[in-house]
Amino acid sequence: MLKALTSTCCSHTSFGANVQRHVTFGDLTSPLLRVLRGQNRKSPYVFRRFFCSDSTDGSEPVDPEVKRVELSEDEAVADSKASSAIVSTAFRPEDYLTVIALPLPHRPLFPGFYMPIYVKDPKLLAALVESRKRQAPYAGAFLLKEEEGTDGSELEKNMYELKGKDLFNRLHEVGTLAQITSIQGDQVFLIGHRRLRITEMVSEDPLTVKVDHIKEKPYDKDDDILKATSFEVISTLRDVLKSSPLWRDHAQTYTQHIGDFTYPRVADFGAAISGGNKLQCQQVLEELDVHKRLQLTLELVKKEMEISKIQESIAKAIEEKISGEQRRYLLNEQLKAIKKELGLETDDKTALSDKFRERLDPKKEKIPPHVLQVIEEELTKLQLLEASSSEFNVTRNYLDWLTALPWGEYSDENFNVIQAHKILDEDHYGLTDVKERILEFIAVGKLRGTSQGKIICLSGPPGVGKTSIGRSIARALNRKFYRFSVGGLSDVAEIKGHRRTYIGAMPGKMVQCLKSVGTANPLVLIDEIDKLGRGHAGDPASAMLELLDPEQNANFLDHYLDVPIDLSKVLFVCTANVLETIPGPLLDRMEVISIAGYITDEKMHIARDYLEKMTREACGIKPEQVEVTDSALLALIENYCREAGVRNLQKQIEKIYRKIALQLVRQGAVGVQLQPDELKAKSGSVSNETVIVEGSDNTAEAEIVVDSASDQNPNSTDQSGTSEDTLEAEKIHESETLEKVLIDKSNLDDFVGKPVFHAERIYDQTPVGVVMGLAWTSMGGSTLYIETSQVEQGEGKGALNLTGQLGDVMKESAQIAYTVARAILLEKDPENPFFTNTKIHLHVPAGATPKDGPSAGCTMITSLLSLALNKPVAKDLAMTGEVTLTRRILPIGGVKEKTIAARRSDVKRIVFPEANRRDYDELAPNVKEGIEVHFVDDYRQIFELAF
Ligand SMILES: Nc1ncnc2c1ncn2[C@@H]1O[C@H](COP(=O)(O)OP(=O)(O)OP(=O)(O)O)[C@@H](O)[C@H]1O
Repeated sequence: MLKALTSTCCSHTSFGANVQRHVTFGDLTSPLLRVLRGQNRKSPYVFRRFFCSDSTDGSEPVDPEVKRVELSEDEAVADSKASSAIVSTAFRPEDYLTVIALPLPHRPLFPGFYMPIYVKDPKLLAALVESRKRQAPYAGAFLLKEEEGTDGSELEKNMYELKGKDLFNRLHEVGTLAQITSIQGDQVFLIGHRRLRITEMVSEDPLTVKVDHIKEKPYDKDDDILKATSFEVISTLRDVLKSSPLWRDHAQTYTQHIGDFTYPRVADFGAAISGGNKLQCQQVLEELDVHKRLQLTLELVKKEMEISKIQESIAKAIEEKISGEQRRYLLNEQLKAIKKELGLETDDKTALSDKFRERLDPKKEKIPPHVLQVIEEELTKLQLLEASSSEFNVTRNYLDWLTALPWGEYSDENFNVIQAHKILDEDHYGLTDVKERILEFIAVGKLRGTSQGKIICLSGPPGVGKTSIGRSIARALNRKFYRFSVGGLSDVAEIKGHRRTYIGAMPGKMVQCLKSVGTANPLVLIDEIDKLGRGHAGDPASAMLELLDPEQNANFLDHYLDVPIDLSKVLFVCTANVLETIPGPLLDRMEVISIAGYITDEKMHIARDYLEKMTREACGIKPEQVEVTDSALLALIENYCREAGVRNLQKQIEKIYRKIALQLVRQGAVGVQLQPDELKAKSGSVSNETVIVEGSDNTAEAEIVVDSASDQNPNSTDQSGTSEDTLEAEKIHESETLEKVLIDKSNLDDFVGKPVFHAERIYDQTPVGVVMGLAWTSMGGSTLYIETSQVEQGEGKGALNLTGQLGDVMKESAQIAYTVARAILLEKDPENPFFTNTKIHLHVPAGATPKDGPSAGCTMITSLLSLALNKPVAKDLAMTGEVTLTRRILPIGGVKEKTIAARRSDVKRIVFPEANRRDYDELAPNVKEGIEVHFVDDYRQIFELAF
C-alpha cells in the first residue's frame, strides 16, 4: 500500500526511478536534518528538492543553484547564460501572482513533494518551456474537479480537451505553487512550494490565473492538543511504515527527523503519503487551521494503519495455507520415524510381508512344498527390493496371486444321488441323458470316496439349455460355478496367462477362476468351445487340450504363476452347437452328450412348468391374476416358436407377461382413482376437497386428498374409521376390478402379434418331381424339398442343372442320384428315353440358404424318378439317407433332430437308413409317437414305398 502511496507522489515508474535518485533518504539524512534546523544555508537545494518548507514559509529565497542542479547539462549551460542577464530576486516564489494553471487529474500536489505530470497540450507545453527559459519556472497546480456521472478514466481523457473558461471552472480553487524542475518531452516534473488560491482568470489559452498566496492560520506551537495530535500522526506513521518492509528504511530516516518538522508539514506529509482519495487530500490542502489539518491527516493515516493490518493478515493467511501442507508432510514423516524408532509400526514392506504370511498361515499345511518354497523366496526378495521400483510391484502382484489361490481347499461335495436328482429336475425338464450322466458321476464319486475331474461336452442347437444345465449341475454337486466363453478366443495368453516380465501381465482364465471361486474343485463351464478362434501366436486349441486333459491338468502350468497347479479335481463342462468344428484331439477327450432340441410336447412342459413360472415371478404377477390356456401355449409353440430350443419361446412368454403386467397396472390405477367416490358413498364424511378431485386421473393426487381429509380431524373416530375403510375399499376394489387376464388362442395375437413362422410345408400335396427330405443344421433339424423340373426335350438333350446354393458334396450327391435314377428307370421301364432326351433342373429351396451334405441322396433319386415316371410321391412321406452308386443307403446324423422336424411338418412316414435303426430305437417314446419309420439299406426299398 505504501509503495502505491509513494508512487502517487511520483506516479510514473520511469520517473519513480528518477525520484529515487533524487530522494535517497539515507544520503539526505544529515543535510535534511541540518536544513530543517536551519543550519546549512549554503546548500538548501537538497532540502528544497525534497521538502521545501523554507520556501513555502516565504522566508527563504529560491537559490538559482537549485535550478542548476535540476537541469540537464545542456540546459545548465543555456541557463547559466540566461541567468547572467536576469536579476536573481526575480525568482522569489511569493512574487508570482499570475501563473499558468496546470490541471492535476489524480491528486493535489502537496508542498515539498515531487510530481511528474504529462502535458499533452502543445501550446501549454511551449508556454511552460518558455517560462522556464525566462527564469520564471513556476506554475500553479490545481486538482481537477470530477464531472458528475463520469469515472476517473474519462476525466484524464477529457482533461486534454478542456480549454480556457471550461478548464477554469473545473479547477479546485486551492492549489499549489509548483516549481518546474525539468521538462523531458511532454513530461514535466513539479515540486510543490506553497498554497495558492485562484482569484481570477487572466488569459484563456494557455489558462493563466491570478492567485493569492495563502498561509496557515497562526497557531500556538506549545499548544498541548496540537502537540499530541501531531505526535499521534507521527507515531501512527511510524507504525505504518514499520509494518511495510519495503519502506522500513525510509521510515527510519523519516521518523528520526520528523520531530523537527513543523505541525503543518507533518500534516501535509501524512496526507501526501496516505492512501486517501483525491477529495480527502484536497480537503487537507485547503485546510488552513493547523489543528484541523492534523486531525484530517490523522484520520487518513489511521485508516492506512488499518489497511496495513488487513494486508498483513491476508499475507499471513496465504502464507499459512501454503506452508500448512508442507508442515503436515514433515510432521507425518517425523511421526513415521518416531513410530518406527519405538517399534510401534513397521514399514510398508514388512506390513506387506505380514499380510501375505497372514493369508498363508491357515493353509500352510495344504500348500504343496514347491509352491511354499517359491513363496518364501519371493517374500525374501520383496524385502530386498526398493519399494518404488517396478520389480517390487511385479513381485508384490505375483505374491498376491500366489497366496490368494485356494491351495488344497475343496467344497464338500454332494454325493446324495436323490437330492441331486431333485435339484436337476427342479431346474430343467427332460434332458434325461444329461441328468443320468451326472447322477452316474455322483454315484462313482460316492463309491470311490472322492470325485474326479471330467470333461462333459453338451452339444446341441441354441436355447436348449446347455448353459443353464451347467449351472444346475454345479448346484446339484454343491460345487462352485465359474463360466467363461471361449468363442472367438485367439490368444493363448487368455488360457495360459502372460509371462510375468510383460507390463500388465495377468494369469490365465483358470487361475482367475480359482481365485474368484476360492475352491480347487469348482465346476467350470467352457461355453462355445466349437467357436474357439485360430490364434496367430500359439494355438488356443492346444492350450485348451492341456487345460482339459485329465492326464495333463494335474500339473497345469500357467505362464504367469510359473508353478504347477492341480486342476484334476475341476469338473469341466463344455458347450457346443456343432461337434464338427471342435478340434479332434479335444473332442476325443470329452464325453459328448447331445441335446437334440425339444418336440412340441416337451416345449409345452418346459413353458408351463419352468418358463411361465420364472417369467411370472420376474414380472411380479400372482398366479391368480393370469391364465394362459393350453391352446394358447400350443399355438404359441406351433406358430411362433418352431425352432429346436426354447429361448425364443421364453422371449415370447416374457412378452406376454410384460403386456399383462402393464394391463394389470392400468386397471389398478383406475381402481384407486375411483376410490374417493366409493368412500363418499360409504362414509359420507369426506371433505369438499375430495369432491373437487373427483374424476381426476391422478391416483397420487386422489390419495393425498383422502389423507388431508383425515389430517383435518385427527381425533375424530369417524376419520380413523375412514382410513381403515380406505384399505378395505382398496382390497375389495382391487379384487373386483383386477380381473383375471385370460390368454387364449383367440387373443394371442394381441400379445405377441401375428405369427411370424410359416409352416415349413410348402405343398399340401407334393406335385410330380417334388419330394420331402430331412436336413440337420446347428439350429436343429428341418424338412426340406427337392424339386425337379423338365427344362426341354429333344434327341440327346439329356442333362442336369443344379441350383439352390448347393455345396460340393451335395452337388456330387446330385450327380450320383442322376446316375442311379437313370439306371433304375432303365430297369423299371427300359423303353423310357426320359433321361436321355430331357434337360432337367434340380432345385433345393430356399435358395438363399447354403446347403451341403450327402444325406439328401435318396430324396434326389426319388424326385428324379417321380419326374421321369410322372408319378407324385405320397405327401406324408419324408426321407433321408446317403446313396452309393450301387444304390446302397448309408447312415446319416441327427436322427432325433430329423424326427422332431418331421413331426413338426406333419410327416407320418419317415425313411431312415438301416444303420440308423439303433439311434432311432434310443429315442424317447414321446419323440417317436405317431411316426411310422422304415429302415432301408437299398434304394429299391424306397422305390416301393414312394411309388
Ligand atoms: N429343459 C429345460 N427346462 C427348463 N428350462 C429350459 C430347458 N431348456 C432350456 N431352458 C431355458 O432356456 C433358456 C436358454 O437356455 P441356455 O441359455 O442354457 O441355452 P444354450 O443351449 O446354452 O444356448 P446357446 O447355445 O445359444 O448358448 C434358459 O433360460 C433355460 O432355463
